[in-house]
Amino acid sequence: MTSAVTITRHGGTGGTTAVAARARQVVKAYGSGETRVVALDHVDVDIARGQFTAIMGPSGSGKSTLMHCLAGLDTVSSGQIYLDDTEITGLKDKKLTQLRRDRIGFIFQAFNLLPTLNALENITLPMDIAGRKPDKQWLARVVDTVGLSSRLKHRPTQLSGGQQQRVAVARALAARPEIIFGDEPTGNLDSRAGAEVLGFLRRSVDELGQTIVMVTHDPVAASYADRVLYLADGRIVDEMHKPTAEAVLDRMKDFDARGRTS
Ligand SMILES: Nc1ncnc2c1ncn2[C@@H]1O[C@H](COP(=O)(O)OP(=O)(O)OP(=O)(O)O)[C@@H](O)[C@H]1O
Repeated sequence: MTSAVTITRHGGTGGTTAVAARARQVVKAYGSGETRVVALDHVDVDIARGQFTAIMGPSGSGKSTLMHCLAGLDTVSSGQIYLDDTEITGLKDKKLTQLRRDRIGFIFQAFNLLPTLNALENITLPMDIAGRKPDKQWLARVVDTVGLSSRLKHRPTQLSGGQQQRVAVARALAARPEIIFGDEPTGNLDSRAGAEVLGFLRRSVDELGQTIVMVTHDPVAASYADRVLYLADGRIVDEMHKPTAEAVLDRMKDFDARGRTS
């Protein structure tokens, strides 16, 4: 009897296609009648596997809404969202919860660590809840990549903000999700701790093949990404590959100036 071996065709931590997530003609509207707000207006986007993508744009442009729709945390009004080959729009609640748990990782601005658990227990908690055994080698590599080996027995209150966010990053990476979504993951950190966490996110893409999508307002944070998508009024209006902080800042100033003159 031969045993089946799964080989990932395009590298990375899961999935079989070069595109980790897709949005097709996605519309998201809140409210109705006079109070109707179109947060996403026919958005088409492909998120490349094994890449770090930043989503930028002015306040209210739809960044969080796009991230939440891509991650199956929010429903769309029309259009389709795919994770790898799975269409997630239209999935029933139970299947969607399962998919988020098994295939997606999250890093939010608030670290959301449990105070009574130590760093290692926090990192493995989602897998414990899902009844999955952590892959020990992978876990060791993740812990090493985020530089937490000597802090695993510490509780969150015994860690700095940057270290706590690194625990949250390790928690997201440990389950080897196909894609990680971050909503301003360094928003609560000072610039040094923020740089540290962003460096670890970058390494997880380069060394572990992780796919990451991050919403940010910060040109320096965006410069760690491979690609920046710019949203305005619920539409993707521009993108930049291999961004530098200066180029991102210039582009933002350009948008501001155009916004004021139009
Ligand atoms: N639950 C909601 N009910 C009604 N309107 C909403 C809701 N959530 C978001 N919106 C509206 O949708 C639009 C997009 O919001 P979203 O939070 O996606 O923007 P954002 O670009 O992430 O903004 P910020 O940078 O300020 O966080 C905004 O006009 C917002 O007011």
